[in-house]
Amino acid sequence: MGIEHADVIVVGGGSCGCVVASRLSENPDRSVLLLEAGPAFSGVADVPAALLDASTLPIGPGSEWVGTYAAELAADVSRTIARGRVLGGSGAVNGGYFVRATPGDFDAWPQSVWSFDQVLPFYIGSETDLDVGATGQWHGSRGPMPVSRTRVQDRHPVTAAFVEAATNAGFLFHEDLNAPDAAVGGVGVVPSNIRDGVRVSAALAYLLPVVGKKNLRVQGNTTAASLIFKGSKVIGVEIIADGVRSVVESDTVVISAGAVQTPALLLRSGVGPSESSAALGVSVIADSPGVGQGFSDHPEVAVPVVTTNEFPTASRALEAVLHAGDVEIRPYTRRFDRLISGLPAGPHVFGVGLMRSTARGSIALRSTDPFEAPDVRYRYLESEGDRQAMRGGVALVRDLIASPSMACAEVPATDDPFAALGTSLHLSGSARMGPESDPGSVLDDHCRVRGVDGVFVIDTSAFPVVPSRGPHATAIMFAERAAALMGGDQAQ
Ligand SMILES: Cc1cc2nc3c(=O)[nH]c(=O)nc-3n(C[C@H](O)[C@H](O)[C@H](O)COP(=O)(O)OP(=O)(O)OC[C@H]3O[C@@H](n4cnc5c(N)ncnc54)[C@H](O)[C@@H]3O)c2cc1C
Repeated sequence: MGIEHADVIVVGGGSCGCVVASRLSENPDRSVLLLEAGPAFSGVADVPAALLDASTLPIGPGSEWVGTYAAELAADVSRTIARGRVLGGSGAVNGGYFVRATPGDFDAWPQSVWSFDQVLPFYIGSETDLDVGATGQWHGSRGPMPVSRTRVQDRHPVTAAFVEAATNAGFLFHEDLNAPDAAVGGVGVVPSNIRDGVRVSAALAYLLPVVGKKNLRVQGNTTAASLIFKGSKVIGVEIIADGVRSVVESDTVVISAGAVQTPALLLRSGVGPSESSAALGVSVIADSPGVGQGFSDHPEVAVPVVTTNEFPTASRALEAVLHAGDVEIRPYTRRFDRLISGLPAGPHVFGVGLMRSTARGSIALRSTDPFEAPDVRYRYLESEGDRQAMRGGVALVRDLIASPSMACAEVPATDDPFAALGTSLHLSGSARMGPESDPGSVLDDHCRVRGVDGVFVIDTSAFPVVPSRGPHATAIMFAERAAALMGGDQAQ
């Protein structure tokens, strides 16, 4: 039936998909086809400058590197959300913050495979820490992802003042937010996947350096419409490229389409709640009630700040953060309209991210059209505990800014601390791993989709819950470990 065949098809060339395709293709006897909905590149030298410049995020209106969807963050709060739609995925357009999850975050993961002790070698193996390197107990010097921090003398004036204000207020200072002891909280310099001002995505670090290999093919501008099954066994993927539908055959499909599109692809393929399949007119392949259900993210409230100086423009968006209880305070170095081209002028803001939100969201399809955005609801700040934690974070920002160290900034008056509710874009857990006893879990501990044969999910959809730090470093570690579990030849 199909015109093409690959031993493994990876759907989605984002942060995880690039890692998985690269690692699985280390076995020369295995052919790997990576399908990416957005543009792909034939080598490192072809990646456009906008994707490389780590001092800006190329996600503004009209960006050719993102897909957008309307999402309901809370009752009466809707926002347009962007995700990367290009080789490298969201990691090709993101803020470059590359902080590991805390050891305690892994308590919620299947301990058989994903305890902190088992994942630590994969964090280490994925990175070259340019500051700490092999001399540090927790760091690597031979992995693909470069990790660096802003040096003290290069700190942006806002960062320098913020770090001083936080330490004067009694918070611990951490040189290395990626060391396990930083989990106790405090202020620290953000490790970033940035080298010499370049945002190094997984496409740049993992995939493009090996893209010439005979057994690895990367096909851009190609959307996976649905998986094709014989009984419960996957036998291929229906794809759309240049408006033309065709089929690629494979008995192993890894879905790495990101935490919005991965559940959407499963739902279109008949793997999901049976009532959803019935409503869409799709044959039920596996009744899996958790697909698209129970995702988590980090709500973020923007606290406007009046900065009194003209500041340097080429610095990173975020050089330091403060972890206080369940919130992360983000002293952005510049106004968002200066970080993201095309945005209307707005105030300089500091962010308050709620890193252990109890909100659980849902993703549902409006139709089987792969180009129609799904219905995404976050259900943020419904619990009083979450609202209290957020109010505490906003109050903390105001206190820090009022301190003498932060003479460069002041907080304008505002009545409603939640007026500027947003999201950190860290969506995770929309097709999560978990024990069979949990009816909401979709995957076993090896990322295999339960109820079908040959289908894996390897991206942040699979996380049991969003970690209490930004997910990108964990996404790369996760893809490394999951590829190794599938039989990649990763050298640790
Ligand atoms: C603007 C932005 C800023 C962020 N900043 C940070 C940060 O600074 N630090 C941090 O820790 N986290 C950050 N994040 C989150 C982090 O980047 C993501 O969690 C991570 O990149 C997700 O990786 P992924 O592989 O799960 O999905 P993605 O990287 O989103 O990859 C999914 C890929 O699949 C492709 N795809 C989707 N559907 C299909 C289909 N049907 N067929 C073929 N291909 C398909 C997409 O085009 C995309 O390339 C940010 C996210 C965004 C959007």
